[in-house]
Amino acid sequence: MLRLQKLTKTYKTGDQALKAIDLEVPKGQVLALIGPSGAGKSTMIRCINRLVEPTSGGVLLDDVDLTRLGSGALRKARREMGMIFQEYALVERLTVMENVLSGRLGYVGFWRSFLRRYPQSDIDEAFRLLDRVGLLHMADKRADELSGGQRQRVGICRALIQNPKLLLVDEPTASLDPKTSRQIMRLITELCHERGLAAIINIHDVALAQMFVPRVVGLRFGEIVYDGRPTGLTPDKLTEIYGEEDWEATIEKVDDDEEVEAAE
Ligand SMILES: Nc1ncnc2c1ncn2[C@@H]1O[C@H](COP(=O)(O)OP(=O)(O)OP(=O)(O)O)[C@@H](O)[C@H]1O
Repeated sequence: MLRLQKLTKTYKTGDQALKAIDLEVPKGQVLALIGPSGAGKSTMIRCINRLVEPTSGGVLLDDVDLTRLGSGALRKARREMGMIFQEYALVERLTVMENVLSGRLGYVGFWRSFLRRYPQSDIDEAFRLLDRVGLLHMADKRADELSGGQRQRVGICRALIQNPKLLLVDEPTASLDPKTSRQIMRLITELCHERGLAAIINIHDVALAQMFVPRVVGLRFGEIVYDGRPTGLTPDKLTEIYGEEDWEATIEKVDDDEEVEAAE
């Protein structure tokens, strides 16, 4: 469904962030992207929806090469790709509901969104999503009144209301405590399964990735050095991916209540 073909990004500074990446992600597959700082994980996620312009190569979403699209066609194609950010990227002074509905901006046109007149079907769907993530009672709260975990749930709803085929998720738990991180990863992966959605999750916490996804891709210096099941990530493999960096430091301490939570 998503195919990266010799995807390359060289920044103006000369930094070669991606070196001819080939990757296929089938429909409905959730994968984690791991690797040390500077490996090119964020660049890869952002080249897929062209928030960063690739230098060369192809990004094929259902056989349409996104790198060849003009701005109008790209805007339409971006509806198919929901994005979830580390810092949530909510509009703080707007309500939870308004933030979720902003995910429909690619569909409703400028004036309608400017006047915040969304179709009833969008509003109904926003309520359904908020209910699903346990935030229905917060719909009228301002975004700046929410905790980190709650903000990320709003970010997830905003991405899903786009009705995307693919989720691009950039460090979704980096600003959260370990327990909330696990809840958010569980929610993202459950929602992907429920909706048959593919996802690429850039995540620095290896243990968290291993807990929730069936496929892990390891990047190092802009190249894929691992692509396989989480169980194949032996200490040797991890040392190969992370090099001198201590990969054990990327594993967050698991709370004592982990077993209780897992049994729930
Ligand atoms: N806007 C930019 N201009 C120039 N170089 C950049 C830019 N963004 C990233 N880079 C460089 O590209 C390389 C890959 O960076 P990227 O942010 O994609 O890595 P990452 O794996 O996501 O790292 P981190 O986990 O620290 O976020 C690094 O060498 C970085 O310095």
